[in-house]
Amino acid sequence: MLAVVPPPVTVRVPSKINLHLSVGDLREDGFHDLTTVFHALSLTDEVTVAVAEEPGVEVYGEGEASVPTGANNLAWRAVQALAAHVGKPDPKVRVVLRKGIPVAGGMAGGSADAAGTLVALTALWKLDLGRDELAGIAAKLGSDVPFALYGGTALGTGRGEQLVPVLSRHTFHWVLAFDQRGLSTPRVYEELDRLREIGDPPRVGSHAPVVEALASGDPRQLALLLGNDLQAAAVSLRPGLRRTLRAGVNAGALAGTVSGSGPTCAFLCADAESALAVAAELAGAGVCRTVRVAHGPVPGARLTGGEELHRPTPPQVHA
Ligand SMILES: C[C@](O)(CO)[C@H](O)COP(=O)(O)OP(=O)(O)OC[C@H]1O[C@@H](n2ccc(N)nc2=O)[C@H](O)[C@@H]1O
Ligand SMILES: Nc1ncnc2c1ncn2[C@@H]1O[C@H](COP(=O)(O)OP(=O)(O)OP(=O)(O)O)[C@@H](O)[C@H]1O
Repeated sequence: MLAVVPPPVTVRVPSKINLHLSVGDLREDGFHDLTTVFHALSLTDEVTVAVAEEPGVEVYGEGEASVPTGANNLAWRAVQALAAHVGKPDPKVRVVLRKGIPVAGGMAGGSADAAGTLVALTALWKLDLGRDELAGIAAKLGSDVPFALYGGTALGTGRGEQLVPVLSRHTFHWVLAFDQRGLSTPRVYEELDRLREIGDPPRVGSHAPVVEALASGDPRQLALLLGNDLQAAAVSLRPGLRRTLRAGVNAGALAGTVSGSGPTCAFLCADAESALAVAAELAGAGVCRTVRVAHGPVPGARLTGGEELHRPTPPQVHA
């Protein structure tokens, strides 16, 4: 009898920015305790998984040359982790990544691919896995991976993997400035530790006002509250970011912040029209490699076809 080969499955998965990122002390396990407000943006990667005789990863699009295609690719690590979890040795799948998210840009591109792969394989293999189970596997792959599963806006604690949804009623409009080269996340955390040893880099306050601004939906209120403890470290390693941040505000953005560990800068704009105008002006300012507009919040990893049944159930929203 001929085996029926299931059709390929494609998942779209968002990038993230951190509206607020408070970094605590270095822990014994090498991670820092965080309190952060994650926000999923419409700048996405697409992940397609298919049964294949020759397993592996192919990468196309933004930054493709700097993404490993072997065992180090985070999407491939997700294949291995899910296969081990459900007892499928030697998984025969091919993963195709179409990248829109900048590589090593502080927007969790690799994490997005890992989350997208988990959701796509759950559908391809017709697995009956609950959200918590998938999020548990995601957390082992990286601190940002669970958020890419859920998307929306969420408060992250622990090393960023413990999530509670945050109410965000409105769509916010953003301009993103990609830098010439990426920054290594562990290197930026190390730089923050170094700066804290020799001085007192600025620390963001409580996240509570950010949560209130999100509920109000007023971008002007939110703009006053954007903050990232890693910004000083990213700027210390890449001083040109100061110019980029200034140029975005000069172009008419309400405020700008380094996204996560950088070097991508995210600029909050008053509305969609203003975002387009800011993007056009920033693109001409010669301070960055590429400019994109995006909006948020958007949902987490989801199937692009009709296979929604296998999507993990989002957690309850607490107002
Ligand atoms: C900067 C952020 O994007 C903000 O959301 C994340 O904290 C980074 O998350 P990520 O890229 O998924 O990071 P992981 O793959 O979990 O960890 C990579 C490295 O970053 C550092 N790291 C990461 C998360 C954290 N809470 N503390 C850390 O110090 C550690 O050196 C770790 O070895
Ligand atoms: N699928 C993938 N996509 C992009 N980079 C990957 C992938 N798999 C492994 N990598 C490696 O991981 C490094 C970090 O890539 P990534 O794009 O996830 O960084 P990032 O967006 O700054 O991460 P974060 O915001 O979560 O800290 C890259 O330099 C690349 O070598």
